[in-house]
Amino acid sequence: MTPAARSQAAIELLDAIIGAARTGGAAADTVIQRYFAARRYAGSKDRRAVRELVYAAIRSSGEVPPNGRAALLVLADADPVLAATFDGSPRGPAAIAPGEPRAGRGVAPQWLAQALAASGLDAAAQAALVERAPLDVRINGLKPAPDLPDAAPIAGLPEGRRLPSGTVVDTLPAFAEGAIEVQDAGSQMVGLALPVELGMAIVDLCAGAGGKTLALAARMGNRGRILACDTDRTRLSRLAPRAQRAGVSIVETRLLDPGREAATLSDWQGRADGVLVDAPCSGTGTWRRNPEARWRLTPQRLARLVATQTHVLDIAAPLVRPGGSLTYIVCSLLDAEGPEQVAAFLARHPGWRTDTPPLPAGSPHGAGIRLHPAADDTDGFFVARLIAP
Ligand SMILES: C[S@@+](CC[C@H](N)C(=O)[O-])C[C@H]1O[C@@H](n2cnc3c(N)ncnc32)[C@H](O)[C@@H]1O
Repeated sequence: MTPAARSQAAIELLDAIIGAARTGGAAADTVIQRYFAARRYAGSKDRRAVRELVYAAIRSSGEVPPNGRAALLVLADADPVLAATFDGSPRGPAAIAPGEPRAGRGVAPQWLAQALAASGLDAAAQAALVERAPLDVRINGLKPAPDLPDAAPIAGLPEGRRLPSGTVVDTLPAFAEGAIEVQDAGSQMVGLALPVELGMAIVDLCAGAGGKTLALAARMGNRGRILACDTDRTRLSRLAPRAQRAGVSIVETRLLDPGREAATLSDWQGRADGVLVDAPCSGTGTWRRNPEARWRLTPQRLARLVATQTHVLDIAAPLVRPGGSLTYIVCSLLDAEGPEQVAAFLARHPGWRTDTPPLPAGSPHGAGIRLHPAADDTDGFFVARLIAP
């Protein structure tokens, strides 16, 4: 592909990604994969270059851009080499006309930038939310130590390793052997807030495909019981094969029916030593990996997520045995989903208290701990540990 053709491809992709964000369609990564699956003539260098252009444009626009061309023009304004590719050639974008509209620069839509500021994140901390993310893996202590010569250690996380960006993890022998899992350092750290011992009975209420479930099982030395639940059949179905690859045999999965979760969990009432609620959230802490997610969030969607978090917390509480713990995690930095959610839980559940888990990073925030890219070089998370009366 010529440089001009790459720019045209980036514009087409940005148009598709903007459309998907407006209509709740596929994620940017999926849109890009599908685009190139239909254009086999594009080589790996072309794909990489176009992908980088697309993501740079997504990162630079806080509000949803009017169209892909307006988004790419923002980059072209700061890059004469890119601007020169708007050359009107047959496969390239039309020449730049005077006064053409540009997408707005910024970190997030205005309402969200205000909510993040009200949650204590200044401009620099907000800007770090859309920087490129590192590639972290967790070493699975249930398998022989893998050989990862290019990996760097991560402070405070003996099982964490940072790989060179661009490493294709699922082609590494260590991955096939189940010795590593891709997991952001922050995600590994907040999982440590749930106290576990060998032989405990744990419920992972929002287990998804089991990223944190597998880490818990490894910390438990694969001894005890973990009940991994979710309402999403597709996500939960990915857990069993992952557990098998990781050598984890203590996990039982249970699909929950939304609205009927408590009935399906009646056999676990008051019996869990620990419950993990890795709640569905707005994901403001993971924009480094999904920067177009900030174009999808609306105040209405945020309100629905907050209501779901409240609901899931109230399902979790009765599962915990007296003196047991409930660990609440969100990968969001909005106070409505973190400290305010925990304060409301404590008001609804007299006798419960919080304690502060010792984590290798993060700072106290409300009744919990917050990690974020600017301060901790991790994705953004809020975690709180609640103790049952
Ligand atoms: C942040 S994700 C979990 C990620 C997972 N723990 C991990 O580490 O990979 C939140 C999950 O909550 C699930 N969920 C949503 N509503 C739920 C409910 N009422 N009960 C249980 N899980 C629910 C979603 O399907 C989603 O998989």
